[in-house]
Amino acid sequence: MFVMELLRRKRKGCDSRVSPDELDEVLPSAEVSPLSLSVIGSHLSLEDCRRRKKKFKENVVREVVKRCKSRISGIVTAPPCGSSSLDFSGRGLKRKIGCLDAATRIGRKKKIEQDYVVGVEIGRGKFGSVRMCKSNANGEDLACKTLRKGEETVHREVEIMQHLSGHPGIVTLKAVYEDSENFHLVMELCSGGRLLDQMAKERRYSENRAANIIKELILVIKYCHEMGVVHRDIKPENILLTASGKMKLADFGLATRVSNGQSLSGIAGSPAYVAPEVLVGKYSEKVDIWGAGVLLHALLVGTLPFQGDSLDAVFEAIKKANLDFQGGVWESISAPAQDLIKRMLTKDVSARINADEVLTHPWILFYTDRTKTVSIKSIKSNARHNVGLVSRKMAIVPRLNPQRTAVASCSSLDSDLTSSYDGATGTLDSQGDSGSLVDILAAAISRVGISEPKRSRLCATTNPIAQNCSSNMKPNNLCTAF
Ligand SMILES: Nc1ncnc2c1ncn2[C@@H]1O[C@H](COP(=O)(O)OP(=O)(O)OP(=O)(O)O)[C@@H](O)[C@H]1O
Repeated sequence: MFVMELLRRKRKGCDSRVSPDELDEVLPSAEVSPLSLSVIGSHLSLEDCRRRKKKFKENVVREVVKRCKSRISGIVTAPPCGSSSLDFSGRGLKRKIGCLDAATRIGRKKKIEQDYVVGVEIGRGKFGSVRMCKSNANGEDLACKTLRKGEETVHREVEIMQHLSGHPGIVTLKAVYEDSENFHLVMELCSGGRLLDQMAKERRYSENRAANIIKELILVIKYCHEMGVVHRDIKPENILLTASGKMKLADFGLATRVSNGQSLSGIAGSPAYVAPEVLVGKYSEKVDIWGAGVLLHALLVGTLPFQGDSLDAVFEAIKKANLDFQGGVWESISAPAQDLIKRMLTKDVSARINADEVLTHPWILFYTDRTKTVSIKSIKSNARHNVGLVSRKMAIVPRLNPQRTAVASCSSLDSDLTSSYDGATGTLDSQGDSGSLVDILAAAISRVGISEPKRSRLCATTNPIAQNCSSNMKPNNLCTAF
């Protein structure tokens, strides 16, 4: 089978090289452009042409290194979070890749041991280990990820981490050292462990906490996408926590660059979290939204949405993407939360919600942005609520409304939300079935008032997430990246 065959192949990068064309973008003002080279080429022998092209490339590389050396005094990092000058074509990344050698050269001059005391191992991955380390300069505790050189993915991980580091939701890269065999990435220490381990303890999260986690994660994913990077391995194993509980996205070992509108190919991800289009072989940055959707399901339900007795069975379940929100645990999960899961785990990629739409989804706004209001226009009469024809602004206040609790019925809300939610303005417009719209808000409000112990009693998880992996399939390999 195609997928299985690909899975057997060694994890291999295929797109981290800087092509002459990319170099052209790095230095558009270089003395001789490739265009002029090709024009000249028509009057020259092939050998002459090859020689000139080679010389041109050498000049370009020399120039890039020279410019970078003069520009940077330390590790190159991404522009500050929220920078409006993000380059969607991925050119920013190419520029930084051009600077990579100069940045690592700073580390190359010294050995890591001269600047840090490297201590005990705190984690291990496919390509190396992560150890505690302490700065000689200021005593700061940090983590050092050592990656064996050789695999292209390793070089790409270093490049991408340098490119993205600086965002508060991404593990900060402090320095890069290099010896003949390894890269040593000195990173901020996330001593709070992995989100996965917290999930194993907590079993199920309240909607409030889940919404806040998903919002944080989506903000980071959005930033990665704007920086021209797709993570491709979103899962709780790769979300680390600081001592103060702040979330940090880690492990860019499977991440790849993407330019606007470019489609990706190559099987990459972790089985339980992989999007259906990855299995077909052509995909985009929306795979990260799918992964976050699987995580949202796991947070609220305590189990993974797509399961099976074998990898093939899991993949079949993913390809079908059937979600059954009936009965059991779903009775304690609000309709807006179900709606968001459904939208994030939509098989049709063009219909799948994007990062901005997740961030403005009413469920996310309700739990994470209490200053926001939802505009409800022209709500028609609803017999149960006796709402009548009204036009008003309804503040989202996370406080229990006893009257609404009694009537919180949200069985048929999903389709109504589709037609009435205006992602652009962040308003809910009830031109369709307005009774259901009231139910949406009522249901959302009523959930907030139910205390956690009560909810747990109502819907105890039958299949808790395993301690070491977010998989609950017998051979515990659903979360191993491929
Ligand atoms: N900055 C950090 N602070 C604390 N612990 C870390 C840090 N980075 C990684 N770790 C620990 O090391 C483990 C392995 O690191 P990482 O996730 O980067 O590699 P990996 O995913 O196992 O590698 P790969 O997927 O490439 O095989 C993590 O699960 C985590 O427990």
